[in-house]
Amino acid sequence: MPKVLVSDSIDQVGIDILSQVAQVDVKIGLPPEELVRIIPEYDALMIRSGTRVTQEMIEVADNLKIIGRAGVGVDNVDVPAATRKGIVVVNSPEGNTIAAAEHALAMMLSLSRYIPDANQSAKSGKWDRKSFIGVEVYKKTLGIVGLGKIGSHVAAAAKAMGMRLLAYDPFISQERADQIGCRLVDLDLLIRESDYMTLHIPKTKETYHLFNGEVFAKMKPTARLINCARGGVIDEAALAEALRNGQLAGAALDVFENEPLEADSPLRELGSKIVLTPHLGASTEEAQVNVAIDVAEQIRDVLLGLPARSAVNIPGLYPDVLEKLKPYLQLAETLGNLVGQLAGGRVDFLDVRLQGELAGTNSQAVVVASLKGLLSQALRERVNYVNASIEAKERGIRVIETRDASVTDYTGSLHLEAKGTLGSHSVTGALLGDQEIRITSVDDFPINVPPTRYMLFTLHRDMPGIIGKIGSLLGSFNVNIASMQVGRKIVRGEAVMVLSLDDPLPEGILAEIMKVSGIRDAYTVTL
Ligand SMILES: NC(=O)C1=CN([C@@H]2O[C@H](COP(=O)(O)OP(=O)(O)OC[C@H]3O[C@@H](n4cnc5c(N)ncnc54)[C@H](O)[C@@H]3O)[C@@H](O)[C@H]2O)C=CC1
Ligand SMILES: O=C(O)C(=O)COP(=O)(O)O
Repeated sequence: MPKVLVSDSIDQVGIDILSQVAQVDVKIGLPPEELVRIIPEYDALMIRSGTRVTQEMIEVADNLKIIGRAGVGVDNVDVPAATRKGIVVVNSPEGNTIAAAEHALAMMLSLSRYIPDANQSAKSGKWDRKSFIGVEVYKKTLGIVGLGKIGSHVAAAAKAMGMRLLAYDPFISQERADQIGCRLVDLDLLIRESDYMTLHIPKTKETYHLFNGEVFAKMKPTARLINCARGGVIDEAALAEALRNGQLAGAALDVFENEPLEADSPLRELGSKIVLTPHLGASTEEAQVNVAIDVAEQIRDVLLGLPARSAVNIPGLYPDVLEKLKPYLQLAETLGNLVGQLAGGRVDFLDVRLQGELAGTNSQAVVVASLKGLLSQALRERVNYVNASIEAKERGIRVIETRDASVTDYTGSLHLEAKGTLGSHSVTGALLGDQEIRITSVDDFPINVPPTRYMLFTLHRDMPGIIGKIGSLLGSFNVNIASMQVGRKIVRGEAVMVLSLDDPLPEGILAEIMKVSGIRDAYTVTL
């Protein structure tokens, strides 16, 4: 039974789903070195923001197939390292959208009406109605940085409260911003004009310390900043300084560059100018159920050999696409494997030509499957849909995709040509009755054979007696021939012979085959 490690607090509903197919170990708060020590035992890892999945951990995670992030942000996972290792990383892109958006709105209102301080004062026995005169958000300008799922929901609610909306998001169209009712502006204008700014961007190289001392200096002294997205997007030391100097009026932060926030962080010393929560954006009962189900189901599916629906490191390969293309992907893998073995040596170039009805489908999936097949001899089970492209790139394999809808010999067919250090070879294949794979050409010689585990391909001169000689030679090595076919373009010209064998070819037989008069080349293939 596969083993799943759950290293952050996850709703029980997720554990129950995982337990249907795996042994689930819940171990929360493990130190990094302990995680590195135990991770090799596990097939899957389920986390939230509390676990850092480092390169060191991934490198030793030899059984790990999937990392499931029960939430949105995967900045605590070394995704490139996971991709190289062939580990699929999934998240729950929408499970906590509402929770995070509502938290940002709650922070905005808390900050405006001094709710946390007033609450503390009232609970301490005081009845102070003078110290907590707040401000209204009505008719104020809210600048939304990142108009994605959470930013859009914040926009809708803020609009209903009568706020004017500005948004900065270089990846969103004006049309989309219009639909939401936001004026799309550049960051500088947003910073200068907003009374409130709320951040809903991921932490990336581009967004690291996007809000820094220079930016705070441009803000209105009455401005208030809310961050329920990611720590690190704000330079915290510069923010503390700007709040002390009155460059802006207040800040409400749910997320921090280092979590837990350091006990001596200057952010803790800013009184009623700041509201702090310990990364609670996703902490609602509803969101925790949503993300637990969403991610546990994906882990279960991947452990059962099914595709994941929200993989962050298999771009473009959506489950419905994979499902529909499955027979073609099997064809692509088989042909990739075959052409890789015919080419031998190092392959530098692969031409993937999608023909007939295949020309109108998702070529990315077919290319990835072809590469997986091509690399399977070198990398064995280490290559999969997650890392095939990156492995090919790292090996310097140039890939070209072409489409030719006019080829109609079969409903859809795939032609692969590989060029490498030992020359160039091509294969074509198609599906018979939508499921059965047929190899329909080798090096442009027409054939029609199903792939089998052990095969022998020869390139020879089409002349009497040659087939018989190969047959007796194989017989003398006790190799049984299951089927044989010859493909030729002209009579007594060059030809290809394809033999399906019941047994693997013993060592040394290729050299004997090459000695047969008329044989130019011979290749053994194991599929
Ligand atoms: N505090 C919490 O507990 C939670 C925090 N989050 C965080 O909230 C953030 C947003 O989440 P979603 O809205 O679900 O993601 P999303 O992917 O739907 O939206 C992010 C938006 O940011 C935009 N963006 C990317 N780079 C940008 C840049 N350099 N400048 C401006 N905009 C940029 C993207 O175009 C996109 O529209 C994520 O960082 C996520 O990790 C999410 C859930 C809970
Ligand atoms: O989903 C996200 O990006 C979050 O930040 C939520 O984090 P959490 O799962 O509560 O540790």
